[in-house]
Amino acid sequence: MSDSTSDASPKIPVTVLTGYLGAGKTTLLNRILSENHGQKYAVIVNEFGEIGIDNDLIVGADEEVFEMNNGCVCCTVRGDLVRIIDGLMKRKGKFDAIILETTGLADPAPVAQTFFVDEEVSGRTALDAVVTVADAKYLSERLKDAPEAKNQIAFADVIVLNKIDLVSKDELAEVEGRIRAINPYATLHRTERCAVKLSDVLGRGAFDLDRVLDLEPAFLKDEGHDHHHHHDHDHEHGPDCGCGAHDHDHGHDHHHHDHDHGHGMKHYHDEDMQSLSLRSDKPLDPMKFMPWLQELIATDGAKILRSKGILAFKDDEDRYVFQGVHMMLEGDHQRKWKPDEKRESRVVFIGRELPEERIREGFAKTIA
Ligand SMILES: Nc1nc2c(ncn2[C@@H]2O[C@H](COP(=O)(O)OP(=O)(O)OP(=O)(O)O)[C@@H](O)[C@H]2O)c(=O)[nH]1
Repeated sequence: MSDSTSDASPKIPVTVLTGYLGAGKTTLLNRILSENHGQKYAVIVNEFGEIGIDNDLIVGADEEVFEMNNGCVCCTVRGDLVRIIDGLMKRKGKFDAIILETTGLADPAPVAQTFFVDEEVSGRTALDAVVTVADAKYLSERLKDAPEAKNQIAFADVIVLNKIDLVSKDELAEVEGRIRAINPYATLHRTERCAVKLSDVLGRGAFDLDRVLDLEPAFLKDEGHDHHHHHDHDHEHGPDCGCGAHDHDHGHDHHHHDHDHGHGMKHYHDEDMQSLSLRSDKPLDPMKFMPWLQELIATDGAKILRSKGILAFKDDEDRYVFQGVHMMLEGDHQRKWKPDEKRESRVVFIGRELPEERIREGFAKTIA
């Protein structure tokens, strides 16, 4: 692209916001955007599951939010990311920085890599920092069974150790020990509801290429689209890629596949992970929905890692939003439905071995 001003103008800083499912990425994003920062951010949200919900839960009315729901950014949709960023660059001057929220299942390495190996992107943007939100209550568990969680910690420049209200002092020390064993370098902030100063996470200039090259010598080689996979279905086709970042109705194999970038660290994707999206344009009955959800989470919470939804209840002028992480559930009225807004309920469950039929049937019964 020929843009005579691009060489002279400063590169736009990019913050990659990562962290496992339900750790608090959207909470942090909302905190950043609602502060009186005087900056204009472009926000790119990559979600796991075909129905975009996070996009709708981001507060800042001023910010432009770009959704990428077609797969996981670390794997199949790097092309989308490059296109979105190219598009943004054509409107340079309209914003000061880019914030990219990845799915909870993304490996941050290939995402970060995009900002170095793609010429168009690397000429115009500079990776400012990889900020990883860690769940003080569940991270220790996830480090045992989710390789993505470990890579997110390993690649972090800044770690926001969140939900400290849910753990004891000893548990906090334990999880911090585990984090430090993986990554002794990152700046670490202990938070409740991601309460950090903006300057702690943005404008850090913290991305440390040398350290990353130590972790992964092949980082600067453009092998991102050339992962080899130890399974035989075709992998390079968007949502049906088999990387796990697709909706429930696609087939999936039950194993991890690894992306070997030649040397160094392997990248894993959890292929057992499924997402199930439900919607209804008929209003729901809160007296049926909430007990059903509570019961489902109580019985299947170990399999359901994450649930969230925007609900339209009968005779209710407000949108109701609920969020679940394993068995912890929160919900509240969020705001009034706007006159031109479609009153539709959207619910997403993310987990392993989801009892799909039972969830679908249960949900259908909560329609008023
Ligand atoms: N108790 C407690 N809950 C929190 C804290 N921070 C966030 N939460 C809740 O945890 C849930 C998940 O938070 P999100 O910010 O949506 O997490 P996320 O990382 O964006 O989740 P995904 O989009 O699924 O990856 C929500 O119900 C939040 O209100 C905290 O410090 N303490």
